[in-house]
Amino acid sequence: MTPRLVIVGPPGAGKTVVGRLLAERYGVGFRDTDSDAERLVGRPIPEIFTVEGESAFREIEERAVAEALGEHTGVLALGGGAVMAEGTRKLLADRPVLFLSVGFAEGVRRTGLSAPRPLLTGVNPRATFQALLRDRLPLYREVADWEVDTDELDPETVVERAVLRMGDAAAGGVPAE
Ligand SMILES: Nc1ncnc2c1ncn2[C@@H]1O[C@H](COP(=O)(O)OP(=O)(O)O)[C@@H](O)[C@H]1O
Ligand SMILES: O=C(O)C1=C[C@@H](OP(=O)(O)O)[C@@H](O)[C@H](O)C1
Ligand SMILES: [Mg+2]
Repeated sequence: MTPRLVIVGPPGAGKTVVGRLLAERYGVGFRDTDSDAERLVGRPIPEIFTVEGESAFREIEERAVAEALGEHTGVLALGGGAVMAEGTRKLLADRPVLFLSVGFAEGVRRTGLSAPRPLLTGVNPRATFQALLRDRLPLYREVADWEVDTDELDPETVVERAVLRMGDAAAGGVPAE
């Protein structure tokens, strides 16, 4: 069992919104590891960060990702930081992975550096976001088979662009390389 498609990228890239649309397009289920982590702990993500702390969240996230990769056959969106775990990157190596990218200004606009994303509510969320984009970019690229820059595209157009770029590989006809 393995997902038809896994989506990675920074917060605000549209993994959740576009992932849901892609799942509808392919007629398969959608799953998001952020929701899985919340279910495993029994709290929303901001509370996991404040009560359990970020490192506990990362452990739970790695487990949630491994479980979802083994169980889910549809489209799977990961949390933006999931690729920081080496074990997760290894698990992604032979799976079809789409990297949705977003630049700094548009990422800030979309997330509003808001409470639902606790990582981006610190003393200087803009600097945190900037550093996060820089540090993670090579990791997203390491695991990805395809990349779509979402900066100037609405979610529906991102879907069209992704479907074109991925071709049959994610449509279920031809196994991904
Ligand atoms: N291509 C896009 N254009 C405009 N707004 C977008 C786009 N993709 C996502 N959004 C909006 O940005 C916010 C974050 O999207 P979300 O799917 O939760 O991102 P992620 O899961 O990658 O953090 C949501 O309000 C969503 O509606
Ligand atoms: O980038 C990150 O480290 C995080 C991204 C969030 O998911 P989204 O990328 O879906 O916003 C969520 O997993 C958590 O707040 C941490
Ligand atoms: Mg998301």
